[in-house]
Amino acid sequence: MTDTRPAYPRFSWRDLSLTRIQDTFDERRSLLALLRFSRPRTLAALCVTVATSIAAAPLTAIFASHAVHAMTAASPEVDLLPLVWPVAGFAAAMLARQAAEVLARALKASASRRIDGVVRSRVRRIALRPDRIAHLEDPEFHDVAVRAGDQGFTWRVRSPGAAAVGQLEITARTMSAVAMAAVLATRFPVLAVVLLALSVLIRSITRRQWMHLEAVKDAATPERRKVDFWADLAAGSEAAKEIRLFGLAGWVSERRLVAHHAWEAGHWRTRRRVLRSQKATFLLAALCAGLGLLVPGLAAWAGELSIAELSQCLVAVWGILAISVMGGESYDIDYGRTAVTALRKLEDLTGPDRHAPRENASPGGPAPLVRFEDVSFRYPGASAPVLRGLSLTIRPGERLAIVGASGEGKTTLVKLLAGLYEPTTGRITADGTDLRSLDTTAWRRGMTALFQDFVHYPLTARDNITLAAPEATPESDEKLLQLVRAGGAQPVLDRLESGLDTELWRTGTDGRDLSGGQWQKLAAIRALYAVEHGRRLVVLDEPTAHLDVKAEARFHEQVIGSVGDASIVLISHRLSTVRPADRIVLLRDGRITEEGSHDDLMRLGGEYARLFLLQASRFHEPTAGGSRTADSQADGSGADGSGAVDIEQGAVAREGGEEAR
Ligand SMILES: Nc1ncnc2c1ncn2[C@@H]1O[C@H](COP(=O)(O)OP(=O)(O)OP(=O)(O)O)[C@@H](O)[C@H]1O
Repeated sequence: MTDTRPAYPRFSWRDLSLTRIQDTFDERRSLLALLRFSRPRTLAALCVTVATSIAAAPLTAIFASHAVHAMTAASPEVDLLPLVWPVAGFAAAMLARQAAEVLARALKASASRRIDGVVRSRVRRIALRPDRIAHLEDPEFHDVAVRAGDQGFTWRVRSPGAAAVGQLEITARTMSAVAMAAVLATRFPVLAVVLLALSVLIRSITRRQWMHLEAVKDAATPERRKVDFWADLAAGSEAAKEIRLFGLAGWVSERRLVAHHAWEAGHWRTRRRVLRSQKATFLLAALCAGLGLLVPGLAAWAGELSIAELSQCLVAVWGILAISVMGGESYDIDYGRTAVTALRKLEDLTGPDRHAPRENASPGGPAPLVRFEDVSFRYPGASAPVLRGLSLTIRPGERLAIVGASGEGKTTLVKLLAGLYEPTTGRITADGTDLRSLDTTAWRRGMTALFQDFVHYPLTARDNITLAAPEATPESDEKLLQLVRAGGAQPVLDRLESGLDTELWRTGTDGRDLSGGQWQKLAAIRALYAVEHGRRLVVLDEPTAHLDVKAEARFHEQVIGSVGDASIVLISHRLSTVRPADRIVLLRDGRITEEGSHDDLMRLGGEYARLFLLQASRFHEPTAGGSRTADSQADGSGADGSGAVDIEQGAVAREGGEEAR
């Protein structure tokens, strides 16, 4: 296995090249630019506090010198008044510095939170921006999105906001070190330059070493996503039932721990290596401190420097050396730098906004004539195509059913129809126009879909219905209830204390949840509501999977019968659901292999008929004289009278039968 961890940093003269310095400078500038997202008042106050602490640093040194001078000159007999102003000045400078730092802490926290909010909403906007959804299935997109918008995963919050204020802090510290160097330079110019240069060097080496550790962590972002996955699974409600039922609690915790160890494995090795290589910087720091004490000390010893001047020099030395100490802000900066780069990369990955001029598919018009013309489709990164040269027509107002075994590509076909992906080759047209050149928003306004995994929104029953047509003006309760009755969902509403206004949110204060079948009935009303508001192409993907036998039997009359002249694309494994369709198509090996009405296909005696009869045979009751079909086998009804037979069972039975042959 190749090691993908970043190499340990070594000194290279290229690091001192003008281009490298310029790049670093640009990065830092872009971090400071993030400060514009904070509130103007906060930013102004932050600038004042920063300026105060920069100015207070050299003033402390100067007043210290004057105070010492006044103290050494003063005696009980002489006037003590000259002592007052330098001591007061020193105290004021110290106080101003302390106050500025305390105030800055609160302002930085506020600015940082605000910047993070802006960055995170930008990440969300970028994720939602593309018309298609392929980017959301790209692991690189997820890693980059985590880096761009997430909070740091450590003992302190590390985020773009923290980086921006960290950069401000380090800029202020550098300026105050330069100011201190200017004070020292009045007596020891060479020492001032040497100390400043060495302090910056120490900081830079230490920073590189620790930042390497951050780079190692960053390279392990995919491992970190695994940790998050297991942690969410353990704490979330989605898998709660299965975890308890299968007794997986310990196993899930263990998986999380294993993932955590895998994520952290490289960190500890790197951390030890960094600590070992700190010896050189420690020696360099000791050399700086020695020089800073010795040079002015020896000058004072030789009588070239008064005690007052010595104290000024020592305070200045202390101020310069402070820049060599690496604080948490360096981590913040590095993390934020990565976040800013990631944000730019996100923009590149998702591409520009699609504002291309398109022809309009107006909502509310007649149902379109849709054609799949020799369409092939392969998911990004997948080795084999799902659809291979599929041709299919969806006629206006038609009830078209698509059947096929699991994984044959039925849902994929619908995703292409909704423009969530583009065909790899071939094209899909609506009334003769390629979907690619239609305005995606307008096209989607003309259709609605009830997906297999439709979302249970934590909203009221009313909102769960009406969000299918967000542009519509709110309907009166009476009209909504009419739809509910027409779609057969009245019994669902009857059980809700506040009817349409009941919050369907298990974890909400007064909320409650619905069963799978109840949700499905409500979602069917959502589809009817969309039709009421101009959608003329309705996709129903396994709409009866959770319904009881009676509800399933009524589905056609109640839901499909209520959509008027809209076209319906119905996908189901349950042949009783698809049987009344105008046309049934069988999807196999990426193309349509059979099509016709149920009767046509039964007469054809092909794959559909074979599947159908094999499925129906599972509902025979063995009798003394052979087997008895619960309902007529030829008309394909199931044992329960609903005809609820499952194409998957048929497929399994067929495979079993073929093997036996
Ligand atoms: N986002 C995706 N990325 C890669 N492959 C995918 C993705 N979604 C589906 N597939 C693959 O595409 C194939 C077709 O999936 P699809 O969901 O369209 O099948 P289906 O016929 O609707 O199946 P089912 O009847 O089980 O719902 C499957 O092999 C599946 O693994």
